[in-house]
Amino acid sequence: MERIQTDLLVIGGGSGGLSVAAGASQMGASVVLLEGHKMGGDCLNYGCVPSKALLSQAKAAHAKGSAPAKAYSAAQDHVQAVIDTIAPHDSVERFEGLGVRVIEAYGQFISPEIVRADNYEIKARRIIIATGSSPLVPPIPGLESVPYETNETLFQLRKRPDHLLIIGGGPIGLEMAQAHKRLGCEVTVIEGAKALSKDDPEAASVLLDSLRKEGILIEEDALASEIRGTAGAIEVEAKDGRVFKGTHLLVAVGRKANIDKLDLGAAGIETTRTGIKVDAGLKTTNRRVYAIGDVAGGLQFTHVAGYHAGVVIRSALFGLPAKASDRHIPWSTYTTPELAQVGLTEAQARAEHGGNLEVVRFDYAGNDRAIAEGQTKGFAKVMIVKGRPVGATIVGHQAGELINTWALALANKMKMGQIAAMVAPYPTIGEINKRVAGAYFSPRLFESNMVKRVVGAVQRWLP
Ligand SMILES: Cc1cc2nc3c(=O)[nH]c(=O)nc-3n(C[C@H](O)[C@H](O)[C@H](O)COP(=O)(O)OP(=O)(O)OC[C@H]3O[C@@H](n4cnc5c(N)ncnc54)[C@H](O)[C@@H]3O)c2cc1C
Ligand SMILES: NC(=O)c1ccc[n+]([C@@H]2O[C@H](COP(=O)([O-])OP(=O)(O)OC[C@H]3O[C@@H](n4cnc5c(N)ncnc54)[C@H](O)[C@@H]3O)[C@@H](O)[C@H]2O)c1
Repeated sequence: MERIQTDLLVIGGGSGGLSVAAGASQMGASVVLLEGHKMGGDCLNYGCVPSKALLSQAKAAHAKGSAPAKAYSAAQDHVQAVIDTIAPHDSVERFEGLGVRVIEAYGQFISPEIVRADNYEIKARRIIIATGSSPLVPPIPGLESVPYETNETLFQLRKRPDHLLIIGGGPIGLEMAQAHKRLGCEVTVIEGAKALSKDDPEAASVLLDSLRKEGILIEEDALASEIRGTAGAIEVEAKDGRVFKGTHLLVAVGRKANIDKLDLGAAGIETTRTGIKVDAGLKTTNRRVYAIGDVAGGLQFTHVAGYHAGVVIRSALFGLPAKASDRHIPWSTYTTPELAQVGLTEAQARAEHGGNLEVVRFDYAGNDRAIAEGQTKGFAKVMIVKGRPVGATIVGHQAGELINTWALALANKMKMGQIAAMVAPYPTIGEINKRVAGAYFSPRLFESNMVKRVVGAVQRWLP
């Protein structure tokens, strides 16, 4: 048994853990990183990267018209090639080069400040838990005896499924539904409540209409409650008796925090229903230990794990006060069209701000570039309180790119006037953001009797 003493111990080498380890090490802290499975975590190996790589292949196939069966295996090969290209950036070698001591083993607490991994006992001044999440596999009767995929196995398929059944109409379910449909599979999405229920319903319906027009069957209020069949002939029965038949099954009904291997009890760390219990500064109930990213049980995105990393570096390395907030965190679903959100949705903003809320919008159909590119479906709407945006929703072409402007505005508590002051190049899709700001000021300028009186008076006096 080797005993190691370090400033910082990071448990988990995914999006959050790697950001902390790289940052802390380069700022002079001694850092030990534990990774029990694959460096890069879910995002690189089973999540963001493979899903976006498959979507890009599907988009290309869709543009060509139809996809032959061999396009599917080629698309999955491309997915692997993309992972392989990015992997060196997250590799043991790169992190050791940055001065991090990487131990490729799972960590387990044996006391409030000591973690065991393989033949090592690591005592650290501060410990960061960044162990991520895994696909939730619910106890639906029959599921245990039927072959099924999750995001951890889907990208290994090479033979194209004839008909993919997907349980869950969240971002994983819908991104994978469109990717598979465009690569030539039949696809049925079985959603127990409403699809994309975390997003603005008006924007979600624009996306759902598009997906349905492409031929994806999306069945809502269809809680999967029994599963039967064998490989190639699978049936999912919903609670109301509807039966859906397909050849393959993908389970995408949310995530569960990776805490089983940690023995959190040995360190006095409490959990909640969704993950590890943390305070606003991401500290657990053990004051030396932080939890970040998916395992902290809040918003589950790579950029959130990265943001959390910055918050704990500030606190653990510099001893400065630091709090994490969700109020300026954006997200995007990378279907075509894309659906993006930052801050409050319209319903949330109305509940929180009532009569002080103003909602302004602009449709893609009014944007010249969108017309030129035949991408006129969608809209942007911005929720504004006392001249400052508190949320933005965009559905349409490149919505995930357009939301960046509003993410900047919310992070810096900017005023609508600052957005309106921006000159956007013509013709760009990004002009939509400026036009939304214009929609906020237009009635104030063009429908104001006061403005008309001032202009009238000035014109009379001007030489
Ligand atoms: C299909 C899919 C698509 C996604 N697409 C996007 C997207 O487009 N954009 C986006 O922002 N987010 C996306 N996400 C979410 C994103 O992948 C996660 O939010 C992100 O990976 C979380 O980072 P993390 O560091 O918390 O955990 P992870 O990246 O999962 O890393 C945790 C690591 O800890 C390791 N580990 C676990 N237990 C231990 C232990 N006891 N000891 C040592 N190591 C341990 C694991 O092996 C893993 O490598 C997607 C997720 C999925 C599933
Ligand atoms: N583009 C992105 O950023 C992106 C993409 C994919 C995933 N992610 C992350 O991964 C997380 C997990 O995604 P997800 O889609 O698995 O989860 P989710 O929780 O967003 O959606 C799961 C859906 O499954 C439904 N469901 C649950 N049990 C069911 C049952 N028995 N029958 C039918 N439907 C059922 C739920 O009603 C819900 O709509 C997301 O919240 C997000 O944080 C992000």
